[in-house]
Amino acid sequence: MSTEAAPAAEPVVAPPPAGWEEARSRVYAVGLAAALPATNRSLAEADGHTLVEPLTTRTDLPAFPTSSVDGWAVRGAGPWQVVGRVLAGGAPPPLAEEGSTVEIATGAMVPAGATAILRIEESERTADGRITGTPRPAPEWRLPGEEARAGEELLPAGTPVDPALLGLAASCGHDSLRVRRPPRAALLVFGDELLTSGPPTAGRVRDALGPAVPSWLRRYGCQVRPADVVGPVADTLPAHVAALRQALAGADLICTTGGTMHGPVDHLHPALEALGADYVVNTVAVRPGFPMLLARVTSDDGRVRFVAGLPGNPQSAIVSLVSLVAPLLAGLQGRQMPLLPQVTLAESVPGRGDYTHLALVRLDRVAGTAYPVRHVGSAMLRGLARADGFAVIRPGNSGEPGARVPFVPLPLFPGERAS
Ligand SMILES: Nc1nc2c(c(=O)[nH]1)N[C@H]1C(S)=C(S)[C@@H](COP(=O)(O)OP(=O)(O)OC[C@H]3O[C@@H](n4cnc5c(N)ncnc54)[C@H](O)[C@@H]3O)O[C@H]1N2
Ligand code: MOO
Repeated sequence: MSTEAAPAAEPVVAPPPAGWEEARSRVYAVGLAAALPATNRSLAEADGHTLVEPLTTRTDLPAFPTSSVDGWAVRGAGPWQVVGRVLAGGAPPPLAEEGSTVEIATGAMVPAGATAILRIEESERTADGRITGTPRPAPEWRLPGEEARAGEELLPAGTPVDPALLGLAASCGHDSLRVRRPPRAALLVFGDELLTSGPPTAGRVRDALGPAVPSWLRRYGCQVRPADVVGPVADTLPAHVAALRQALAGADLICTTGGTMHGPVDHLHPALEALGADYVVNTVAVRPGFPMLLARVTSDDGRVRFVAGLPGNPQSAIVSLVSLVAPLLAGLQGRQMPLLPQVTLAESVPGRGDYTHLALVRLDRVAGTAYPVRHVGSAMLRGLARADGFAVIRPGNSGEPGARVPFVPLPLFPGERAS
């Protein structure tokens, strides 16, 4: 595509590229302004969604005085006369008499009037069947509201719904949550030179992005159905426009690969123009991945969808995902802008002049450092397959050993870089 000779191509006058951090903030803000609508989901369906309102507890937590041991709930001084038993789930009558006790199970409600709980293994029975022993000085039950007071805010709006949140929501009485759904994404792969099976041959390469990008998007929490992965789309403008129109019908975000430049068969920009799209970002001062773009398509009913143009060089496409698509998705879901942790460089990493350099690094989790990996050309994927993410070397800087620099993680599942 853009690598072919284009002697007759018109000179392209492009605005200066956005700075990398500026591009990220702009994309996030635009995504947040177009945040997906709120909906209700049962707890069973809410994993991976995002809270639209704070999670509050519907009762005190715990809701009642709760025994934390198996034993005897006693009143006053012993020995104690056994007057009953309370299991978890029961609502016991008060312990009315001094010197009385009920057998109590872990998790059972402590009867009113109880002054202590004696652990079963620290109790004995007298010959006449009463209970003796010395309760521990520290209380053996949990007080109502100890964890949270009814109505208290536990987590803010914008929190991703994960298994810990689901458990907490259930424990404080919720059956459903008000959430934003995960974004729906589609992928269009451009490039007549691409093969979809078998080894690359003279002049033709395997499509590496069709198999990879949907899974990266899923790791960012997107829904991507197999039918929404389309390509290679023919290298003609009508085919590009038709494929984009079709994808726009069902997706919140369409990622395209290739064709971001202005070569003879690069049709992305003219196709966006044909769709009436406007650019949020058009080129970013970052290496690799410079020609990345994000465009917005607003339909007649006011609905906004996005097209992320990922450059064809495979590593550049992934740089574009972590640079633009990740903040966009955070905004669309009403989440926080992804904060970048810092890493300490174990080895030097060159800068890229006026451009931000996103350098593939592997984390040494024992030493707590990051070191550059090999095979990191923008057309290569070998380095990426060993890396945890990218060290960010700011414009005008180089990364010296020992320097603390921002780190953009790849959205890997736990265990995916365990060895
Ligand atoms: N005259 C210039 N040419 C190029 C420039 C430039 O500044 N001036 N920049 C280069 C950079 S940087 C990049 S990145 C690429 C981006 O080009 P496109 O987005 O238009 O991508 P293509 O031309 O379609 O492809 C580039 C390269 O990547 C291969 N490719 C494409 N899709 C896939 C895929 N799905 N799987 C594997 N490989 C893919 C394609 O065969 C090309 O080799 O432009 C440079 N050119
Ligand atoms: O920026 Mo290109 O993305 O260097 O390969």
